[in-house]
Amino acid sequence: MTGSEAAAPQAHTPVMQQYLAVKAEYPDTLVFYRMGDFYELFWADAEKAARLLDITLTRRGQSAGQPVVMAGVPAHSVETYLARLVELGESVAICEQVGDVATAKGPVERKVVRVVTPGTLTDAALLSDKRDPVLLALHAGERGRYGLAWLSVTQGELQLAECEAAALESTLARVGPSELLYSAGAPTTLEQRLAAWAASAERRASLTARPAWQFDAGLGQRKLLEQLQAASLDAWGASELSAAHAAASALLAWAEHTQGRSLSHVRELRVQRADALIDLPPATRRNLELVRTLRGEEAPTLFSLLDTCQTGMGSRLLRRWLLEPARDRSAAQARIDAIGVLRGEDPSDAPSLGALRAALKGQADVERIAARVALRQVRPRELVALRQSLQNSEHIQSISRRGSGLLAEISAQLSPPEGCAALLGRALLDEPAALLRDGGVIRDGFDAELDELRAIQNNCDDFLLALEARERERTGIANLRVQFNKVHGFYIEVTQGQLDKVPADYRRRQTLKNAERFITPELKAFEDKALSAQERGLAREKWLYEQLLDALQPFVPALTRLARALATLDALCALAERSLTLNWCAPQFVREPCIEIRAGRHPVVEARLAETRGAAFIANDTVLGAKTRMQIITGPNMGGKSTYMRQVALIVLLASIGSYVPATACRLGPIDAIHTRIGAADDLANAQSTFMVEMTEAAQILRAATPQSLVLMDEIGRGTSTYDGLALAAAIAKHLHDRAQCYTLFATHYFELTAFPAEHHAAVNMHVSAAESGHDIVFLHALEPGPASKSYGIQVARLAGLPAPVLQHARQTLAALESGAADRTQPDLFATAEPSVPTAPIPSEVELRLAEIDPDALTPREALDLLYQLKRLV
Ligand SMILES: Nc1ncnc2c1ncn2[C@@H]1O[C@H](COP(=O)(O)OP(=O)(O)OP(=O)(O)O)[C@@H](O)[C@H]1O
Repeated sequence: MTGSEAAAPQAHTPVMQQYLAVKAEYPDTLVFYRMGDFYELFWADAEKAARLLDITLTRRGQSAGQPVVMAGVPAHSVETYLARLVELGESVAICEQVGDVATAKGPVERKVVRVVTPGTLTDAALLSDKRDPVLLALHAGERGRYGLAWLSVTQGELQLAECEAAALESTLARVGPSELLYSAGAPTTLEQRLAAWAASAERRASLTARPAWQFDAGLGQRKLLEQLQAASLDAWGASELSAAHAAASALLAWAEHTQGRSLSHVRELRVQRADALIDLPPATRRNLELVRTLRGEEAPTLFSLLDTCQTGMGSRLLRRWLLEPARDRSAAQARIDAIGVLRGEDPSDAPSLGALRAALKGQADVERIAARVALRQVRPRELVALRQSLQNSEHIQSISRRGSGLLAEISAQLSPPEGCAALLGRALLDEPAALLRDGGVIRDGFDAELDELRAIQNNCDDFLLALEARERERTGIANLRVQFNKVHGFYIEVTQGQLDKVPADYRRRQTLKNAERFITPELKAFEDKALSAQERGLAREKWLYEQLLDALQPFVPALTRLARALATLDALCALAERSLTLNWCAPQFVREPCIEIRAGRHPVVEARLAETRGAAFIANDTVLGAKTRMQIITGPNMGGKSTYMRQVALIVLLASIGSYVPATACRLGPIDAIHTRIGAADDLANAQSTFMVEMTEAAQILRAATPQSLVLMDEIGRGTSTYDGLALAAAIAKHLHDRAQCYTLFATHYFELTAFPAEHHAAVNMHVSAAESGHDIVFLHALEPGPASKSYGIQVARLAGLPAPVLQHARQTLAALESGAADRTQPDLFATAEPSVPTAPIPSEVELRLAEIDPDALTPREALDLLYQLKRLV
C-alpha cells in the first residue's frame, strides 16, 4: 500500500473513498474500476498493471493530499488486457457502474460483478478452443490423504478424487489445473511442495490461498448435494470422500465468488479413482509427447496429429480421452466399433463420414454457450450461433440416425430441446449488435412496447422534415434547417442574414460564426420524447434480454447433454477420418496378457517423414506376452530404438482410448500403466542432476510397475560412470524381469546386457539393423531378433560431421580398448544380491577352463562366446 492508499479514508475524495472500500475487499486482486469508457487502476495496482501491460502511468488531481497515481485501459478492448494478465497468472476484479449516473448524488454506485482468474475464465475471447481452464481445490485430509475437487466453469461437471501423499504431484499433473486453491492454514511444507509443483508444471498454474474455514467437509457435502439436487452422494460412490468434500466446499465457494452467482449448470459429478485409469505419469506424458513436444510446443504431438475435430468441444473431449484412458475397456471398445461404422465398413449401416464432418464444421461451441447462459454472461451473437447450431443438430441427427451402438446413443441425444431454437428465433435479430448496451438485439414484433419506442425513433426523420417545411413557410426563411447533434440535441439553424425573420417563440441555443441555433417549445417537447424513447428503448431491450435469459435457464441441462453428444460424435469422426487417412487398423482387446503388434508404426515420426522427406517408415512387429515379457534392444545410435519403443507405447495408448492404431493388426491384453524412462534433461530448477532425475524416475517405476504395466527404459545408467551405469542397468533389468514382471522394452548401449536373456527366461535380445559400407553406415530401422553385432558409434559420429583426425583417433583408441577388453574378467552382472556360497579350494571347471585361455588371442566375439560358456559352466 502506498502512502496515499494508507491515509485515513475520510481524507480522500468521495470517488477514492468508494474505490478504497472496493479494493479492501480484493487486496490480492487487481481492481478494474469502471469510469465512463475506461477501466482505471489506482496506486499499487496501477503501477503493477503499467509494468505488466506496458500502459502509461499518470498522476492526476489529488486525494488525501497526494496526486492520484493511475493507469487505464479502454473498456471496448478490455478483453485483450484481461487475457494478458490472466496468462501472467494475475486475477482481476471487474468493478462496474451499477447505479444510475443521472440520478446519483456523489459517485455513482459501483460493484464488483465478477472476478477473472486463471482457473475461472468464461469469456470466449479469453479461452483457447482446445482446452478448458481447470480450477482445482486441494485439502490435506487425515492420515496423509489428499482430497481434490475440480471443475471447468465452462462445463457442467464437477470431479472429485482422493490420493495418497506420494501420488499428489502425478494426480495434479493429470488434472492440469490453471489455478489451485489451498487452505491458508496449510503447513509450509505443503505450500513449498505446491510451489515446486506449480513451477515445474507443463503449464503455468497459479496458487491461491483461501481461508481455512472454507475447507469444511460437512459444508462441502451439503453444497455438493445442493449442486446435484440430490439427497445422497451414494449414487456417485462419493459419500465417504470427506477430504474431497472439504476441497469441494472451497472450490464451489471460490467459483461462485468469481462468477458473482451460483453455478446452476454444474449438475454432474464424477469420482476419479486412480485405479480406474491407466496410469500415465508426468514423465510418460512428456516423453511420449502426447500433448506437448519435449520442447514445450503444441505440435507435432500425438494430439496434434489426432485432432482433426471440427469443433472446440470435440478437440477438448479428444484431449481428455487421450490423457485419461480407462483400464476398463468397454468404453474404448464401443468407440472402436463406432469408428468401424463411421468408416463405412458395413455400407448398409453407415452414415456418411464426409457429410457428418461437413455438418459438424459450423457448429457453435454449445458447451460453453450453455455455461454462459447459466452464468448470464452470454452475448447476443452467441445466442444466434446457438440457434443455428440447434437447427443444424437436427440435420446431424438425421445423418447419424443410421448408426448403431454408441452412434445410436449419440444420435438420440442430438435432439435440440423443444422450443429453444424457436424462442431464440422469435426474440433475437438475425444479426444483433455485438453488445447489448448498444441496442439492436431484440427482433421487431417480439415486444409491443419496444416496437412503439422504436417507432418513435424511426418517425423522427419524418417529423423533422415536416417541421422544417412548416417553419420555412411560417418564417419565410428558405434555408432554415432542423437538425440534431449529440451535444446540443435538436435545433433550428438560421444564418446570420435571416435573423431578423426569427419569430418570438424561438429560444437561442447556440451562436456560431455565421449562424444561430434555436429551439422552440414544440421541438423541445419532441426532443424529450425522442431522447427518452431511445433511452427507454435501450432499457427495455436490456430487460427483455434478461427475460430471455430467464426463459433459457430450463434448457441448460438439455443443452449441456446435446453439447456432449456433439463433442463425442466430433471426436469419433476425427478418429475415423485419421484411421482412413493414415491407414490404421482396429485393435483387438483380449484377456490374456499380451502386446502383439503387426507392422506397427510411430504415427508422428511416420507423418513427419512423409511430410519432410517423402520417405517411408519401416514398420516393425512386437510380440510380448506371458512367455516373453522383456526385449533387450541394442543397435547403433540413430538406429531407431527410441522410435520403436515409443511407437509400442503410443499404439497401446491409442488402443486404450478406443482409437484405431498405426499397424496392420494389434492384440492387447489388460494394461494398467505406461511408464517411461527416456533421456533426461537436468532439472536445474529443482537442483537435480541428470543422473539424479534418471534414478528418481527409475525408482518410481520399480515401485509402481505390475505385470500389466508397460515399461520403456531407454539407456538407463548412462548418466554415470560405465561400470556404475552398467551395474545399475543390470540390476534394474533384473528387478523388472523377476519382481515386477511387467512388459519391458529395454534399450541399451551396454553390450554386456545382451547376455541377460541367456539367464532370464522371459527376456529376448532384439536389435535394430544397420548395414556398413566402408566407413559409412546405412540405417535399416528394421527390428530383428538377437543382439546387435556392433555399436557403430564412430560411423554415426562421422555422419554427424566430426572432424577426420578426431574420428581416426577414436578408431585407434577403440581398437586398443577392444583388444585390452579381453584381458578383463567380467563380473557377474546378474547375480542375485544374496551372498554366494564359498567355493571349494579344489579348482572348479570354470577355473580350469580359464587357465587354458590366452586372452590376447581372442577376438571380441570369441571372448563373448567364451563368457557364455563360462556362465553355463557356473
Ligand atoms: N522405423 C523407422 N523407419 C524410418 N525411419 C526411422 C525409423 N525409426 C527411426 N527412424 C528415423 O531415425 C531417427 C533416429 O531414431 P531414434 O532416435 O529412434 O534412434 P535411436 O536408436 O534411439 O538413437 P540413439 O541411440 O542415438 O538415441 C528418427 O528420428 C527417424 O527419423
